[in-house]
Amino acid sequence: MKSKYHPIKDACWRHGEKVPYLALSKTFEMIESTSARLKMIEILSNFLRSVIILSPNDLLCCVYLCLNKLAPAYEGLELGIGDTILLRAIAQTTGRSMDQLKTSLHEKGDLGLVAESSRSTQKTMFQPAKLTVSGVFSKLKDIANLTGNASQSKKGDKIKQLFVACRQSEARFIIRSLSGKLRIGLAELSVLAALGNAVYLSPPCQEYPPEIIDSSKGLSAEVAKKKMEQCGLIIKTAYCELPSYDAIIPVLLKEGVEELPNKCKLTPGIPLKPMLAHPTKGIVEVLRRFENMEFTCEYKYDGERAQIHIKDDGKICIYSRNSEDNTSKYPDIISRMPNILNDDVKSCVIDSEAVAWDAVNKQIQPFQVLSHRKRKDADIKDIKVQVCVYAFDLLYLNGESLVQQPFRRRRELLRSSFKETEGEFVFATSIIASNTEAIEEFLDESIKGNCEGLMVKTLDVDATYEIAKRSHNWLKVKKDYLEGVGDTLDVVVIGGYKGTGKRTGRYGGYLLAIYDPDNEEFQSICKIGTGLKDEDLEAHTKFFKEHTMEKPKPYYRYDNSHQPDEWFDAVQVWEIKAADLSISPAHRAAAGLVDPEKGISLRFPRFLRIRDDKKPEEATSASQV
Ligand SMILES: Nc1ncnc2c1ncn2[C@@H]1O[C@H](COP(=O)(O)OP(=O)(O)OP(=O)(O)O)[C@@H](O)[C@H]1O
Ligand SMILES: [Mg+2]
Ligand SMILES: [Mg+2]
Repeated sequence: MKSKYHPIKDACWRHGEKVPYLALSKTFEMIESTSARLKMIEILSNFLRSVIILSPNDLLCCVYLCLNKLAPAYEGLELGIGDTILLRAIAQTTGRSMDQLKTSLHEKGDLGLVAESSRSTQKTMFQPAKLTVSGVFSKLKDIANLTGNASQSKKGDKIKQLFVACRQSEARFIIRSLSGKLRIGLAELSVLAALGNAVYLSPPCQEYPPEIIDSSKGLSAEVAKKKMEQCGLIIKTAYCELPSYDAIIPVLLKEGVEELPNKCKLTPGIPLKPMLAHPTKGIVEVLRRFENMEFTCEYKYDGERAQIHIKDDGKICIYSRNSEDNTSKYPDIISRMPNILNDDVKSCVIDSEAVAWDAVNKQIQPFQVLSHRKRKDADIKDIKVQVCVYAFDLLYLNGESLVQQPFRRRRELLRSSFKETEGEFVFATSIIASNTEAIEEFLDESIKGNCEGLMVKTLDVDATYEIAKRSHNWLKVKKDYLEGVGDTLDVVVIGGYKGTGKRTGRYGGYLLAIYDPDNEEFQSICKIGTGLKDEDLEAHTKFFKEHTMEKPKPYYRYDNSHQPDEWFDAVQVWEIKAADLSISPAHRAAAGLVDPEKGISLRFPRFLRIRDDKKPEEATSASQV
């Protein structure tokens, strides 16, 4: 058919055909070469409109590939194939030597580009079948699903099959997808916005040929923009309650965007994105923000977020802050749940913090103790660190989502639906207070009780559960804020310095970075060295020895004066605390935001803990700093 619906020349396809992967890779190329977010959204939305009109069955895998995901987060299916395996596959299919490829990687700094340029010089005798989006997607899934002994070589074979069939820029994006990083600057929110635009402009569930190809025809740009945004918001809200494209896309296609709020609701068994809190400088700020509103202060427990789901069939699952499945980490919590429910509770979703508990002295233990628990497949008989669940919210009860209800109501239902048991399941300690003295006293008590400070929440006004948002309706007050620079930072370790003297043989210091999602890069923020305990140094050295790289990644920003002795892959997040921020000519954090050239650096950084529950891309962002 004539390319009326798709701007991507030489990658067109007909109604009912599978979407060629080339059409997607051309779209990626265009997105990669622009830095304007709105333009990216427009490019992607044009592509998605073609898919909706011509091949709606491929919409789901197109969306997944744009996000570089294979399945909802809680399924834990991820790619992230190491450079060496990818290089070897490229070498074997193109006949280039590993040394040549490594040199080329060093020049280009990107494995995708290396793969693409290696392809174009390569002649094959038989042209393999053209790649389709659905074909590539299912191969990627196969590769991610391979486990066990022989999996490395099987993975290599499958990668080679894909690679042989690549045309033009396809190799670039397939290799990047395999490595786990697409790096075209497309954030999930942009994908959701593009999907919103696309389903508004070219509504799904029409017969072919469609009657409406462009719903915005005849509307002013302003009205059209509003309508597109409305669609985007509906999709985003549905996605927050039910973060599964597997569930959302079919409804979009068969019933239209209007039906999403009715059909895609919070569902026990599928983790939703947790509500996050906003840091404050102290009680004065809390009182100012919540003037004339009734609010409650709760202890802020220092453990691990636990979203406890009970499904209709009685099955219990526990998810982390990150929507990862922690069910097998907490068999002890699972086994105690039946005794905690009141009779009328059939299904529910509880929001809580799991905290290490000292049963002898009947007190909360520090976070570090919790980190000694086995992270997966724990056996209830071997558990040494007891955990108490501090429940603070109820998001779903007996078939109904409560997220739109005010907190006062949710909390009432929480308290009337579950029974407390000391050391096992307890409601978060709270007060209703409105004057500084009372809150200060409560804050002191929380610290004495081994908590981190307070969470302050509105009860009636602006008191819905705001999914996945850093809401201003939950404020955190930590004791430390009153002293240091405010909240702790979560940073990524990108390099190490060899220790001297007593620290010979270990890394004595580390180069730390924050993450800038707009530019998709890690920006150095400080060095850390003093204050690390010997046992920490030992453990960090052991860990990072396994993650060294010959060269820094092309998306590390740092100054040569901080060149570490060894570069590390960005794999671990540390929570640190600093005494102060300063403008620095030699660090790159938030450069461009505060000063055109200079970045921000931290003074007197102190290591607090490893944050296993955060991915490197979830580190503190440039704008947060
Ligand atoms: N009473 C409570 N209400 C809500 N959250 C609580 C409560 N007690 C403890 N928490 C924990 O506090 C967390 C929010 O504050 P915290 O400073 O620990 O955030 P974080 O995980 O470091 O993330 P970030 O720094 O990105 O906000 C929640 O995610 C939850 O795990
Ligand atoms: Mg915490
Ligand atoms: Mg934090």
